[in-house]
Amino acid sequence: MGNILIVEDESIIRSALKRLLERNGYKVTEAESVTEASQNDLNNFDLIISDLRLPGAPGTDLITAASETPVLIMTSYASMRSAVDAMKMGAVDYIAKPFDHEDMIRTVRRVIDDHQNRSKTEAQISNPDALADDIYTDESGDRAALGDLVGSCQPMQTLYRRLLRVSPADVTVLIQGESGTGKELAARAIHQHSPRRDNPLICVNCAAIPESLIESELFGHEKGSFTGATAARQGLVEAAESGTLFLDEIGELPMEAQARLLRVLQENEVRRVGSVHARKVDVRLIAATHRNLKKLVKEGRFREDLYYRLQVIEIALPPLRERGKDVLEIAEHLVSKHSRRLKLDNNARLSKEAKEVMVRYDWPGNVRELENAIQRALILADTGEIFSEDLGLAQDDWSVPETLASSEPVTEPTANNADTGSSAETQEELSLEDYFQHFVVEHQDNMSETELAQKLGISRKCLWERRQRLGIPRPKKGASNAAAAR
Ligand SMILES: Nc1ncnc2c1ncn2[C@@H]1O[C@H](COP(=O)(O)OP(=O)(O)OP(=O)(O)O)[C@@H](O)[C@H]1O
Repeated sequence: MGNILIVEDESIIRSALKRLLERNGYKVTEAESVTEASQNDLNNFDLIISDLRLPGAPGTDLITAASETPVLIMTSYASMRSAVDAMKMGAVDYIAKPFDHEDMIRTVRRVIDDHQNRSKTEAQISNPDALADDIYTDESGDRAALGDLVGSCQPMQTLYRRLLRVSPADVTVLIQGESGTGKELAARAIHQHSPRRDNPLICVNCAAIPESLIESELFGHEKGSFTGATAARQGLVEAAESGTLFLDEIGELPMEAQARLLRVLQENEVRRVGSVHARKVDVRLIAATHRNLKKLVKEGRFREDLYYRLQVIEIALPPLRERGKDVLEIAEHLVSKHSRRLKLDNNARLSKEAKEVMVRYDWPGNVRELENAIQRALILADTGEIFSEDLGLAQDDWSVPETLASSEPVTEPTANNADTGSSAETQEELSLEDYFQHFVVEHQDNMSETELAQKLGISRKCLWERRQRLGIPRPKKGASNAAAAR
């Protein structure tokens, strides 16, 4: 069932732990110090459980000595800080002494299972031939797609292979990438290629749910647990039973909800708001963020233990500006997709000039921005041929290509924008952004996010997206709580 090395200098604790593990079917080897432990081949164990403070070298020295085997650190309550430091050094987890027997067995089981799953996944990832057939490639071999993800540049091909390899292993995945790069599509592709594909995929944008409601939305609530809770309700975690839960913008999850989510990951249990009972759940979590979670951990805004649980496998989506000619491949795909949806029969197509501008443009809003630009252009381009001004791109973000500088005025972006009122539009957009910025900064301390969004006449998600774009983060908890409670 598992081969465990215990490293502990206090013989009473060591033999008690040995008995406990053996009763649960594990094979145990003992050592009193790092030196004694190192006489074994450390990578032959499935797990090493070590005290932090030992005579001689500290238990954390085993982390580097045993490169392949997870190390679980035991520490007293008084030295929790060093336990967190041990996690930073690469310990798989820590457990406080004196430990509860059930807690210890649960942790051991989880760490060994996670490690075996991870090794299986990494073996698949390093096998270049496996699963590549699932990537759709056209006859010429230069267009590729996975699920709804389109694009054939090298970073996307690598991404497809990685997505296919992590799909079958039942491990947590953390998807990172700027807003609009396709994180949700990537999560869908993982679900579709996993054994859970016939069960639900529940997608939740943590930034779009008001802070005061997020716990009950995710974890459910019992009748009467708060004003307005007139009946018991299942949360989205339970709704994803046997399937996958995709939590987008996980960096926005409030601290209390982070604690409940940790329980789901650690114990496979969910406790509804207002309930004393926990319910078992079987859910695979895929999380996504455009933020640097490590930085949020440092700032005390994201739980370190949750961060470690989430990043079992990390996948990064490249920004659109780093995908070369893929921008045109995706644009053409979007032109036909939206022409069909809008029932256009004008043979909509991108002009050569629009294509050149699109390749040079920076796409700060990534594929979402591209999709909006194409939809706008399809409606404005009445002859069917799409020119750059139909796309409505912000001038600052694209340079005029040399080849265009000498072409006809109609194909010259600068001339067009100056003459057709686009610069007036940009002006208007700027002053709207000014207004938005002033309004938010002035009222955010005494209004909740929902109130702010209502006053501005936009959705909470849109408010959140603009905050990201303009660099006005949500105020710290105290202020927003006061507002939410009003
Ligand atoms: N490679 C791609 N091919 C085709 N369409 C794409 C691709 N990537 C993204 N899209 C489209 O772009 C839009 C944004 O994608 P998605 O919602 O998956 O991004 P995201 O990274 O989750 O964004 P956010 O972080 O803002 O929620 C969607 O309409 C999606 O269908």
